[in-house]
Amino acid sequence: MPDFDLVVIGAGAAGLSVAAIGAGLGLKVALIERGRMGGDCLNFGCVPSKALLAAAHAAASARRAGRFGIRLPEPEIDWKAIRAHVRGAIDHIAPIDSEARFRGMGVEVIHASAHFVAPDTIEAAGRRLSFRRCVIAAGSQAIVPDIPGLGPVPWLTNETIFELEEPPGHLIILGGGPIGLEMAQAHARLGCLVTVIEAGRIAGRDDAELADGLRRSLTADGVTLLEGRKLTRLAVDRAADGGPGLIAVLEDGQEIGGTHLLLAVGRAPRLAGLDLAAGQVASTKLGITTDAGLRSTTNRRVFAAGDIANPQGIGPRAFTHVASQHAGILARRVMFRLPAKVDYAALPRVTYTDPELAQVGMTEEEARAAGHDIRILRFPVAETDRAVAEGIEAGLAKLVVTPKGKLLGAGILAPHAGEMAGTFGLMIGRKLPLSALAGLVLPYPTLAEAAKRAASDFYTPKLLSPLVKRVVGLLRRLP
Ligand SMILES: Cc1cc2nc3c(=O)[nH]c(=O)nc-3n(C[C@H](O)[C@H](O)[C@H](O)COP(=O)(O)OP(=O)(O)OC[C@H]3O[C@@H](n4cnc5c(N)ncnc54)[C@H](O)[C@@H]3O)c2cc1C
Ligand SMILES: NC(=O)c1ccc[n+]([C@@H]2O[C@H](COP(=O)([O-])OP(=O)(O)OC[C@H]3O[C@@H](n4cnc5c(N)ncnc54)[C@H](O)[C@@H]3O)[C@@H](O)[C@H]2O)c1
Repeated sequence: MPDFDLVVIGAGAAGLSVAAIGAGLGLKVALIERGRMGGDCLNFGCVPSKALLAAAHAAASARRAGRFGIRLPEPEIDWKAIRAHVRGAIDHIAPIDSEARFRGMGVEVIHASAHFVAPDTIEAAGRRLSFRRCVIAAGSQAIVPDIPGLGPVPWLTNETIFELEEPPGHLIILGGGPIGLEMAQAHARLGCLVTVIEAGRIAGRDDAELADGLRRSLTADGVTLLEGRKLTRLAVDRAADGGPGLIAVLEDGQEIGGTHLLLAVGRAPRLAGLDLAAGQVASTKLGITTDAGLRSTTNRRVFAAGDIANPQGIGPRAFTHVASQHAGILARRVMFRLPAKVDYAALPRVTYTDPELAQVGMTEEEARAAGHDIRILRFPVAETDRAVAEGIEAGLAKLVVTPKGKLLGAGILAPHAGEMAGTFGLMIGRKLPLSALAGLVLPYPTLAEAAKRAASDFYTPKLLSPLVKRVVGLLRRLP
């Protein structure tokens, strides 16, 4: 008999969910974590970033209050108190992910680095653990690019930026994806100078029109966005106050002096140290190669979940809600031995800036590239009554539909847009017709009405057609 029914490597969003489901179903489970319980999302990702953004948005609200007739002085930024708020958010959630809670569920939690020693055996803390099934949920880490001068220049990643004792004077951020943009706005609103150097365009995976609106908002916050620009070299320098600093030299020779550098150029799977060869587990630089049901293509006992999983032909996705989705798939496959596959057609993604950028399904660019015949429906968020009441001037709801009204993708740039993404996910996931959104009775006044108004536009020309007018004319004559 193997020592464990299930060995899980990594106690982040994916590993914790898999271990909890396994233990709940009565399996003998070992959970191995070498760092902090809760992984990136709790300790270095979603939670601290959203907590920092909340503080930043509060500062921005105070600055904007004048438009409502409430005049406040420029907010005083108490960095120590902000750090305590961020820490407090982590500490509040930590018990849910804690060793004590998992031990209480019957999971054996082992604090050590795990590696394979055989296709059915893991070694951790000097123990050899044989298993029936193993789930690798070791996550991902910030990519450290090969840039001349990076060695001597101190740099930050998501694992260190939330630990700064003092606010950065001038934060240079390499990469304008979700991490770069969220951190750019958070720090700019908290009084730091911020420059983002992005090789392509910001929010490159999101709809270009929605990214345009976000660009305007970030620029209004004082963020300098350098897009389509390449960083060629870094050098150590003194900051204006004599403290440590750096110079970033761009391809065109422009030099930018800063105090801190944040690397946000993407994620790499944490494969090092797992000794996957000993486990006969295939991988590439994108992660553990699995089938669409997250099973290793080379070792039937092994599965992958979360950021480290690279389902063949589909690719990895680094979101906490994907980690939860993976856990559900593994519950079906590993525990109930039922078929289940990843499907990202209705996967929501949200960048939690203000306004938030939420996207589900295909962007216009992706739909065109896939050869779909599409219609684009738009409605400006500022034209909803709620936006008028709240002084919201930016934002756009944008739907990508087929000529027959099938929703292929939806995006919205608006405050709290993430709260609307679920509706789009339901529409696309359940293949609901666009009429379901157009006919939805929404509470008034809400910003979500922008998406409904965009959907309604699809039907307006049909409603006003000569045929409909004739039918109404005939019906008028009826008693
Ligand atoms: C700044 C930032 C903000 C983010 N914001 C959001 C957001 O708002 N919404 C969202 O959906 N997603 C967000 N994400 C992404 C999200 O954090 C990840 O997708 C999620 O944490 C992945 O979970 P995971 O379980 O796959 O990996 P992780 O959380 O990284 O957990 C893996 C764990 O495995 C451990 N481990 C690794 N190797 C070994 C080993 N050999 N032995 C033992 N233990 C090992 C690690 O220590 C780690 O704790 C954000 C990420 C970052 C960096
Ligand atoms: N709100 C959220 O859900 C959230 C927040 C943060 C992170 N995440 C997850 O974490 C992942 C990683 O985030 P990320 O922002 O680090 O990566 P990313 O891959 O999404 O974006 C990285 C950006 O860096 C740019 N880039 C790459 N190399 C560069 C270079 N040398 N110079 C300048 N620019 C360069 C790319 O063009 C890209 O725009 C996200 O894709 C997402 O899955 C999610």
